[in-house]
Amino acid sequence: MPAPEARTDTAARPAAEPLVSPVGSYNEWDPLEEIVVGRLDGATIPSRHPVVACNMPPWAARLQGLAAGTRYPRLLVERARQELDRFVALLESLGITVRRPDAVDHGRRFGTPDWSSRGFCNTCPRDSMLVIGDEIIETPMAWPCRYFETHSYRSILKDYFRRGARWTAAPKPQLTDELFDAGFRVPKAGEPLRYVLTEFEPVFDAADFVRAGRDLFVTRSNVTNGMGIDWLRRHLGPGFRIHEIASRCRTPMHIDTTFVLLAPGKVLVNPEYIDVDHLPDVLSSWDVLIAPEPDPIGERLLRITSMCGKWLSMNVLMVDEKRVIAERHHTGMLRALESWGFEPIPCDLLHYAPFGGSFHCATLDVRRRGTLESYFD
Ligand SMILES: NC(=[NH2+])NCCC[C@H](N)C(=O)O
Repeated sequence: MPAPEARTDTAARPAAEPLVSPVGSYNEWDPLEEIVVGRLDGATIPSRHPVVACNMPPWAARLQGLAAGTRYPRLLVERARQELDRFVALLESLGITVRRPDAVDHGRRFGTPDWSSRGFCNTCPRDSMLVIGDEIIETPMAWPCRYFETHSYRSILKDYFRRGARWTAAPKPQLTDELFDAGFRVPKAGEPLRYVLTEFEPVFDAADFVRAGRDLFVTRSNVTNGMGIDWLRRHLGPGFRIHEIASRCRTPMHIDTTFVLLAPGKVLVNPEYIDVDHLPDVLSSWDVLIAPEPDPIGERLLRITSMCGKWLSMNVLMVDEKRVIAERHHTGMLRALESWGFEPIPCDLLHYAPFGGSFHCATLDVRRRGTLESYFD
């Protein structure tokens, strides 16, 4: 094959305009300008795997395994879609630019030299991508069925990169058996917490982290191990601090129903999972707001199909330091937010729970108007 001809045209490439990254978000509360919202198309029940099964009751794990590879029931998808469409319309009515991933056939089997899987969905961009300033980091997810989930966002990621964003992928994990504790079982009440993950390789979901400028907070979980936290800490470097938050949840996955940053100096905590007397010292000057008991979910089908616990009432999305999109059903949370000086914007997304979460889960805030600050003494 002859060597490609060297470019001989003498036309100097025009001086490139300085790129201004369309991605810029350092915290959970600056005024929101652009956001990615997941989608429900093709949602497929994941293949059986211990890292998936450990988040649900044994009977549900057995059913999930039997149904692996089949589409989510249309009834569940359509009710969630109606709410999701109204949520997107609300965001756009607030002047926020909304981007959506490509539709994907989640029923296709895929794999690596070590395993194969089917399923899931791209409903929760919060889980697979972490935005730190102008950088989007694809995170090394521990669920095999989520291994290529960010591919449905590549049109968006390439657009952001072309326009000046920094785009990084953490080391793709192998997800071989060595990463998972074969003897794992969910700890019973009163037993010491343990995790399904070993320290074989770094894995973490983006949703186990929340950002407060130069300080991030993380929970160890069944999708985030210590090596994953260390990888991010080293990647971000000395300009950032990552503080671990101890959660008492016996099936921990994702921090955004446990410890939710609302505004500078104000954090919402889950009284069931968090021991408020043992928070990191750095929070000593912050107001620690105790989440009220969620309003009961009457729909039995929703209760049994939810992938999440009852605390999705905390899974709110800050529009700015005051306005917050929160679940209309959870009136106790709406009243509490008002009492704390916030302006809740009620919206419906209750039926998104079977697909992984609520407002914070379903979104990735890629641009907020603000700069890198430190909010702690
Ligand atoms: N970013 C997310 N998908 N968060 C969902 C949090 C679900 C959490 N494990 C719960 O059971 O409440």
